[in-house]
Amino acid sequence: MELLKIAKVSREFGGLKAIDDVSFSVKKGAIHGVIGPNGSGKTTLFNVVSGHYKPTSGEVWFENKPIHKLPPYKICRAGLARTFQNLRLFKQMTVLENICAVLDESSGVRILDYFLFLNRVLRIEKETVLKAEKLLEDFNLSEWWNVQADSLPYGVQKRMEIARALATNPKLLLLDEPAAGLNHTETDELSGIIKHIRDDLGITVVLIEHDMKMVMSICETITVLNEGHLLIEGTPEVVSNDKQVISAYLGGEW
Ligand SMILES: Nc1ncnc2c1ncn2[C@@H]1O[C@H](COP(=O)(O)OP(=O)(O)OP(=O)(O)O)[C@@H](O)[C@H]1O
Repeated sequence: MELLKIAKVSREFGGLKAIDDVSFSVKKGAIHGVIGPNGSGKTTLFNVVSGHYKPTSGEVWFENKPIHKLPPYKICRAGLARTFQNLRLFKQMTVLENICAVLDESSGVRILDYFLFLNRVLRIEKETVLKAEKLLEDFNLSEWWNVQADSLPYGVQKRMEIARALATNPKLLLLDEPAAGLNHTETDELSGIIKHIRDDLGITVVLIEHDMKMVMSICETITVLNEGHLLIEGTPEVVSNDKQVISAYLGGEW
């Protein structure tokens, strides 16, 4: 089943077509890669899907509903979460506070509820702490729970950003270059985390990544962008043997 559909999407900045008439779908339950040279439009595409940019033309559908006119918070509520190329954490908050802030936001509890529905609020707060503890455990963050985000090692910050995105309870997770800046061991660990998110939590994953070894090993389908256009889409085997992809992007690097 198709979870996300990108239909003839273009996005221009002034005269520059950052993405040009791109169409593809992401199947429910997939780990789907998006690759391409620098400046090929990958992050712009994510920004359009998550509502941070409106498409100049074209449509984005999520669970058979159009989302391209919705603001980011509504798209997030619909079940689509993302991480950013440059980490966006609540730097002065601890790991637990970062996670709880998002859980609180998605719980729907408002100040007035404390006066009107205290028992319900207390139950939700208890559930929030349990959910946060589970996320910390799942993402190997328990030992860091009380450490301020900007004091964490970089690899742990990246893990926390993913855990925080999952706190919104998404059906689809967009990861923008999750392996950037990680060493080999951390990248292997990240591959395991992404598989866990899909296999055990049932969340579909789309990732932009330059680490070809990782992309080729965990994605079932890969979409290749070049200069804003969709160059080819297929299995890792098809993509890695495609002459156009090799000359536009892969070269002899892997
Ligand atoms: N807000 C913006 N204003 C103007 N131009 C932009 C904006 N965002 C992206 N672009 C341009 O759109 C093109 C595609 O950029 P984008 O960041 O989407 O590429 P990318 O494939 O994600 O690159 P990278 O792999 O380096 O992250 C680039 O030429 C970029 O300069």
